[in-house]
Amino acid sequence: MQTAGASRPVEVRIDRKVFHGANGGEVEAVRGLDLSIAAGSLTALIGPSGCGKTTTLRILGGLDHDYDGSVSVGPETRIGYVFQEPRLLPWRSVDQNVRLVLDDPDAVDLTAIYGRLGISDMGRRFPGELSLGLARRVSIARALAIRPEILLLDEPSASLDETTAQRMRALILDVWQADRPTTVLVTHNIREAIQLADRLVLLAPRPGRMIGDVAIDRPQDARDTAFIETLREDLIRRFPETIA
Ligand SMILES: Nc1ncnc2c1ncn2[C@@H]1O[C@H](COP(=O)(O)OP(=O)(O)OP(=O)(O)O)[C@@H](O)[C@H]1O
Repeated sequence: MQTAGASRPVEVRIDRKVFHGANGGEVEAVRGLDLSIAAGSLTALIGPSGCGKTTTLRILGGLDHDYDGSVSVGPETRIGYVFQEPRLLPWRSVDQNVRLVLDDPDAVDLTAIYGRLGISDMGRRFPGELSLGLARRVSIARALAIRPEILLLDEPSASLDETTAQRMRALILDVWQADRPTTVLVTHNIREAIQLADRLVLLAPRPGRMIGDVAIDRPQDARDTAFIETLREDLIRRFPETIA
């Protein structure tokens, strides 16, 4: 069995990423981003809509090669990608959806992953029967099934009610602490980022660029509401253009 967790940092340099519109116009989605992401860390990319978070994540995950720059992730690296939309095949059961990504679908014991995500009794259900929160958990299980060295999460709590979002955050922390994949979380929720991440990378739009890089030393289980609010207010003061 391959071991989980990563041993090398991820180096990502995006000198420039441009999208070309149908009418010949250009959108400079990311400019001059240069990051070294420590192995086993949990980094949050934060910023307002359009600042290039998803674009950066897609480049990191090898889903977009059309940019100027480089990413140090080799083709053999196991990357788990959790898209904002769960992207489950509606005609396959939950268990079949998760196993679809495996080279040898029947050989892998997913009991622990299903248990950790609270979906142990969902295997025979179909995506149409699931709430968005449950479908997201299934999509996280699919990302974990390959025992990823790198885990990329795009807005995992978006469109969830606050109770479900909070449960999702606890699950993400649990999943990260279990195997320590190098994790990058995209969010525009600053409280979520402070609650979960050990590093905040702040982006601003037009063009998408990095304007702040903040380490959080305090362990996640010691981050109470007062700590989160104090740091949030400090960040709003320091980076008013990216945190509303
Ligand atoms: N396929 C595309 N074609 C044209 N422009 C695009 C495309 N994808 C993204 N863009 C543009 O690139 C910029 C960055 O988009 P991106 O989706 O990375 O931002 P984001 O920070 O993830 O935003 P959101 O929080 O709304 O998802 C935006 O101006 C967006 O409109």
